[in-house]
Amino acid sequence: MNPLYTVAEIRAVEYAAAATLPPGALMQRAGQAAANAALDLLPLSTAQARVLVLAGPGDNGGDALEAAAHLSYTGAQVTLIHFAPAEGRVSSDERQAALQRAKVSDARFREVADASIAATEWNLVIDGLFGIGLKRPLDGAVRALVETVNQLRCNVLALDVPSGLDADSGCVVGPDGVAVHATHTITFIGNKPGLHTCDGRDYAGLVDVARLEIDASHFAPASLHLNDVKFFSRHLQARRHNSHKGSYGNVAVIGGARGMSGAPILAARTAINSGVGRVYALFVEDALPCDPGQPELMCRSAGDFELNTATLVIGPGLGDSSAAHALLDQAIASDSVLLADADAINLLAGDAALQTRLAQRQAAVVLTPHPLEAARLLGSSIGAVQADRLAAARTLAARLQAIVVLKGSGTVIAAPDGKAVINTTGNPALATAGTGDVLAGLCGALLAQGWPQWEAALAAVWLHGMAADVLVTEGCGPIGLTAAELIPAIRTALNRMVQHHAR
Ligand SMILES: NC(=O)C1=CN([C@@H]2O[C@H](COP(=O)(O)OP(=O)(O)OC[C@H]3O[C@@H](n4cnc5c(N)ncnc54)[C@H](O)[C@@H]3O)[C@@H](O)[C@H]2O)[C@@H](O)CC1
Ligand SMILES: Nc1ncnc2c1ncn2[C@@H]1O[C@H](COP(=O)(O)OP(=O)(O)O)[C@@H](O)[C@H]1O
Ligand SMILES: [K+]
Repeated sequence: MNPLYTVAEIRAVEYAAAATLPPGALMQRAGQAAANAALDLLPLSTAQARVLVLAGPGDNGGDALEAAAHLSYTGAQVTLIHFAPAEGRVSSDERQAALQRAKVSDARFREVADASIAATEWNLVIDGLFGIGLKRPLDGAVRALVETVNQLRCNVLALDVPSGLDADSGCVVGPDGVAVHATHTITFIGNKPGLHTCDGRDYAGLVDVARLEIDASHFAPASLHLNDVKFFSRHLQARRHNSHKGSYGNVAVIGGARGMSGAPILAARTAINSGVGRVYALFVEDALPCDPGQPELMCRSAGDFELNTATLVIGPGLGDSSAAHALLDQAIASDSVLLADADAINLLAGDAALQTRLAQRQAAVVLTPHPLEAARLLGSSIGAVQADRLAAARTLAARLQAIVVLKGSGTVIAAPDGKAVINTTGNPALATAGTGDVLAGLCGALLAQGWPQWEAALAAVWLHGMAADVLVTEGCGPIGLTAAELIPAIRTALNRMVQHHAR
């Protein structure tokens, strides 16, 4: 189910598979798959189509040369910009064979410095500059070429990985780096995490995988996957007629320092709209008497609440007062399932003893940090977290013995045993205040209804992103979507999923 592989894992598969195949077979298959993907993006009358193929100095360039030869045989007008290996470096045999094939085809080789690239109406650009062998930021003529290509308005098909993007982390390589902005990526052998998180979604576009007919026996079991409804669908339950509010759990959202009462309200509203039997909004100071927009919520002062009677969602707007710290301490000491978000994570970051007690809890724990909160917990920086989101999420999950949801584009969900998932739903409409509170309320709601913590986290991020995707298709975003608008969309998405999947 949608496995993802690191560069090291892909290299191992390639090595093992190549040993069982004729020389050059994998590059030829990659080139053919690339040409097929290109044809899907070209007008039906291929003979009219102008295709610009960029072939780099390594084997990614070899794939591009193979693709260029195939495309020129279909009648497309192929222009090739070819970078030979740097001095002192030799081409692989299969790359040399691919170069020969391109040379005897009708593809036209052209010098890089040709300023007319920008002036030509291309139907498609194929990016075969660098793949998983990228070692340093793009510079010189290659950088200038990529900047030119990024100004074009046509489709751009990246081979394996958009050049300039790190296939493991999804970061553009280099502090001031550039990468190809592809509309489509055909990636070889297996899917790669960097195409789906951090900068990956912006640069890779639509991702398709060409396995190159490699036998399944060469692939080790993956510890990383793309999120998939199949991972959690068996927990979607149809409601029994003979049930009552006590059948669907209690959620208590703890937060709401002065001036921040909206955050727990958003989380609590999400919880009640996601099926929880009873929802409490608990305030660390100045409890609202009620929420007129959602009078079903029970608004109370947090100090008066018996914490063992509900699934706890602690953190939205909690603040950093000593009262907030004491509440977090009591929540960790309770027997309740616990979701820690926002200020609860910030308070944890400043208290190593509390972290130790959190890790020793018997009841389930889910943490939902955004990158800055994760950085505080790790004692690092946002840059360091984003440079390796998977490592950050896995490190925190292992250290805190909790499910960690590292939010952002391509949210990473990690478990203490190292398994991890990258979410595929969601979009930048979510980049607005309060959407994290909604996610916390949704995940808390699933936990309160008896979902195990791993599946609750996977389902919550999936539904939260799906709701945003639906709203964007309806024109309610990405600009100007508000967090509260997500709540009814989540309710609809959850009910549809139950109708579709539950027995
Ligand atoms: N060998 C094979 O049989 C197969 C190769 N494949 C392709 O081969 C690619 C990997 O090939 P390579 O290992 O040759 O790696 P790449 O083609 O990604 O690039 C490596 C080359 O570029 C140089 N280089 C790296 N970063 C640079 C930079 N910023 N500026 C200038 N030069 C730079 C390296 O020194 C090396 O010469 C995959 O991504 C995939 O596209 C796949 O098609 C699978 C089959
Ligand atoms: N560009 C984006 N693409 C996809 N999801 C995003 C994007 N920006 C934010 N999100 C999601 O929106 C939510 C924001 O949470 P958070 O940063 O805690 O916001 P807040 O604290 O204001 O509620 C997270 O679920 C995050 O993954
Ligand atoms: K590439």
